[in-house]
Parts: sequence; C-alpha cells; structure tokens
Amino acid sequence: MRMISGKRYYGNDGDVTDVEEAKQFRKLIKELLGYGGANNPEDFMPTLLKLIDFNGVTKKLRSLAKRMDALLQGLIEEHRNKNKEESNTMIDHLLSLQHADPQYYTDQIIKGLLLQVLLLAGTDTSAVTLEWAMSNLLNHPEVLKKARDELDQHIRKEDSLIDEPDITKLPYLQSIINETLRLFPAAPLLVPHLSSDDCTIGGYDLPRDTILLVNAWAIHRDPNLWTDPMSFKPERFECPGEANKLISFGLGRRSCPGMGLAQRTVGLTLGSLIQCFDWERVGEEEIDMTEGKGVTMPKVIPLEAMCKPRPVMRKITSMEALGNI
Ligand code: HEM
Repeated sequence: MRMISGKRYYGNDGDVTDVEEAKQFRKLIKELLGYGGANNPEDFMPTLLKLIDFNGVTKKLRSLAKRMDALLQGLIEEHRNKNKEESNTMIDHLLSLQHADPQYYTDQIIKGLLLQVLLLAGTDTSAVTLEWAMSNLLNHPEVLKKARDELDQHIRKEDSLIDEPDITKLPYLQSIINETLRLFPAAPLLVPHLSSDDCTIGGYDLPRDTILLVNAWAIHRDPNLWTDPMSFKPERFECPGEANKLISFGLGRRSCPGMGLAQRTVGLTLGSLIQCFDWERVGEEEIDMTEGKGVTMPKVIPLEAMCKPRPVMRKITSMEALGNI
C-alpha cells in the first residue's frame, strides 16, 4: 500500500500511518481473500440459488464491495486534493493518466486496477510465496547456506546490497523460488476458467460454459512428471527444461501478466533477506508446512523465525547513520 497510496497499513500500530484506517483495510482484505477461496454453491446452480440467496454470500459480497469501494474512493479523493509535487504514488500516476484520458481512466477503472490487479492479484501471491520460501529455507539449512554462498560470491563488495540486475545472475536463488512455487503455488487452482466452446481436455468432453479448475498443486507433485516430487530440492531446476514444467503462473493468453514483476520482487526480497541476516528457527522443531484455506494458499501457522544482522547490514546501517548513503 505504500507504493499504491503512500500509506503503511501493515506492521505494529506505531509503524502504520493511521491505526484505525489500517485496521479497517486489513479486515477488508482478509474478508475479500476468504471469499475468493470459498466454494459458492450459487456458481453451480445460479438460477435457483441466486433467487433465494442460498447462504447469504451475495449479500455479504455486496456489503464488502461497498465498504472496499468507499475506502478506495477516499484514497483517490485524498490524492486528488494533494499537492502533486509532494507525492509519487501509483494513485498519483493513475490520476495523471485520468487527466490525459478521462474517458478511459474513470475512477471506476482506477479502483478496479488498484484492487484487482495490484492488491488482490499482485500482493498476497508474492507475500505468501516469500513466506513459503523462507519456511523451506529454515527447514533446509544446507540450501540456505548454498544460497548465501552464491550471493556472497556474486556480490563481492562488502558494503553492496543485492540489486535488481543481480537476480538473473543468481541461478540457485531462482531455483529456490521455482521449487517453492512448485510445492506451494500461490494460486494452487490457478484462476477459474470457463470454456467458451465445447472442447475435450485430457480425454474429457467439456460442454461450453463449464467452469474448469486446473489443479496446479497436484500437477506439481505428480510422480509421473517429477522425480522425488515431495522433497524440496532446488537442484532439480539445474536440469535444462525442468522450469518449463511449472504452471504456477498459468499458461497461454490468460496467464499471469505480473509474472516478470513477481519474479523480480520475490527474488530481490528473498535475496536481501538472505544477504542481510542470519536466520534460525525459533525452536528445535521444523517449521510446520500445513497449507491453509484461501485463494492464495496461506500457511496455517504463520512463519516466525529469528534473525541477526550480518556484517553487510551493520556496515550499511552505520554508513547510513554517518550520512554516507
Ligand atoms: C508469486 C506471485 C504470483 C503468482 C504465483 C501469480 C499467479 C497467477 C495465476 C496462476 C494466475 C491465473 C492464470 C490462469 O488461470 O491461467 C494469475 C493471474 C493474474 N495475475 Fe498473477 N501471480 C503472481 C503475481 C502477480 C503480480 C505481481 C501481479 C500484478 C501486479 C499479478 C497480476 C495478475 C492478473 C491481473 C491476473 C489475471 C489475468 C487475466 O485474467 O487475464 N500477479 N496470477
């Protein structure tokens, strides 16, 4: 949200911009993601069940949409009334596009882009992938060490931090992300598709207008496709072509348009966490890897870990304190 609106909504109360607004935002996002993963019987018997609003989902969704719309409209108005020189957020940029092309960039379109593309499709997917990646690393210290060695070898200067161009030159870090997306895809059933015509998939005849869910989670663990599928082994991606078997971002025309951005942000954040801190589990026992419900497959038990700054971090913070950065 800091990129989108310049406000911080997550963290401790002392860190967020407006405690009440932050609480309201977090509650709305949680509700929204919960409904995204819900199996709604109305989708399967629309005519009959919609009439009686079978389990009240439609009503709850309408109320949720109204509250979310009001929050986003409030943010747009705040930015509209702000001094443009002071602010450089995504809302500001979308408002300047509105200025140039008011017919297309209406408030409605801006709210849709903010909510669906940036917040729903872009944020939680990348955040849960990072959490699963860190959990895997903490359960496999030898992999964590290998990743740290790769980073230290590549970034030799002791006061330099990993930057975006480094990511493509860190194949082991990339393999860790691929292996995380294989075992814990952030969209395990991708996004529901609807057949626009009669078709045959995998020997099954699908009439037009059938909802089709692709079980990426199961395909990524299929022993006919992967050797030792249940084990976390980033090295498997050293074999050319293995990464092409992943469908964590979907395939074809409706595949994820944010794939490049996600790979950069997850790579840069994970690389920075490994480069800047030494990590350990809180206790002796392994991190629990049980998957929870929800459209982006969160962990049932959120990750908790201990970290200690590495020398590069200490160097950079002391240079910062001296005003050299
Ligand atoms: C690790 C991070 C991410 C994962 C695993 C992921 C995965 C996916 C998947 C599986 C789909 C559906 C593809 C299909 O059904 O065939 C999708 C769609 C989409 N993603 Fe992502 N995504 C991620 C990050 C992002 C980011 C950062 C953005 C944008 C900022 C984004 C924007 C979208 C949009 C707009 C769609 C809908 C595309 C359409 O319906 O045509 N995603 N994503």
